[in-house]
Amino acid sequence: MTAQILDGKATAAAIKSELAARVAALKAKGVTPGLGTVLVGDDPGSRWYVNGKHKDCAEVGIASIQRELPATATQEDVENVVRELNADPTCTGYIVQLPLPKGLDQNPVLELMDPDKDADGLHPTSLGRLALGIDGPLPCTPLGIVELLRRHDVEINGAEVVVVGRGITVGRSIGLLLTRRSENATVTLCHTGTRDLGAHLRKADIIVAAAGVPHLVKPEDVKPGAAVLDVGVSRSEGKIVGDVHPGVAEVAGWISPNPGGVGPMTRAMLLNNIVEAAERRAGI
Ligand SMILES: Nc1nc2c(c(=O)[nH]1)N[C@@H](CN(C=O)c1ccc(C(=O)N[C@@H](CCC(=O)O)C(=O)O)cc1)CN2
Repeated sequence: MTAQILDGKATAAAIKSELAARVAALKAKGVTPGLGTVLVGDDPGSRWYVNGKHKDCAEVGIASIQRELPATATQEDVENVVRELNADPTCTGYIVQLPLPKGLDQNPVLELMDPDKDADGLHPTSLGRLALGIDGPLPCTPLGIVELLRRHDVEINGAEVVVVGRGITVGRSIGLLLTRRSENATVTLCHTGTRDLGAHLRKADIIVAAAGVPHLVKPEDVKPGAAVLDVGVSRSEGKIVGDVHPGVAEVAGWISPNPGGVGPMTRAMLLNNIVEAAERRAGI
């Protein structure tokens, strides 16, 4: 292994201790931030992620509001829980864990959320604000990736970034984030319709692999010294297999482990969004 590690676990731990201090300052002013989660169905991965979010809240002093619905829940059942959380004054912000079970349509659910309570930055208003360059909550995984690169001094300004995957939680929005003036990168978004993925990857200074295709990014497709972020999650015999082939660590300059890279940063950025929302409302 020659690549340096983009250590998401250690970086997230540092961010959480910074956030704990900000939560303590809010509480001293009589404000207790609260995160709500909506979990629909019995997917074990989604349950693990939601439980992790509440464990993180407890660590930094954020209150937890948990709403669960069975896999048989209707669109209306889910939308009613969203209405409840919109009206709940103890809930600073909340997330609807994605994906929703088959048969439920996530877009009307996201649209129904109060944009001021959107902790995931996935409401159309939040994505619109991001496109327009207006302050607001940002999607947690893209934000986590930018923070991970910044805290490891990986140059983003002027970098050629290739993103693989066009899902809502990562691929669609990270380009908007990285092309803001403050980040100033050039971004290419590749997907299943991309004709020659390798040709794009070989030009990249930074690769964000979020396709969910095991070992899609091969060592021969990585420019020596590039930073490679592995966001993909596939499972084989109970173990996570990322989108990045293990041999990439011999070529890349920086690599995020998976697990232990972008995942913990996603969780830390959710807490960050809640603390920022509470601070905004408290006029801090
Ligand atoms: N409403 C949302 N749904 C989903 C999001 C999201 O940001 N908002 N992202 C993913 C799931 N996710 C958070 O919800 C998430 C994924 C992974 C991790 C994480 O810490 N993973 C660990 C490994 C865990 C394991 O062993 O399975 C790691 O990478 O070290 C946290 C959060 C889709 N849905």
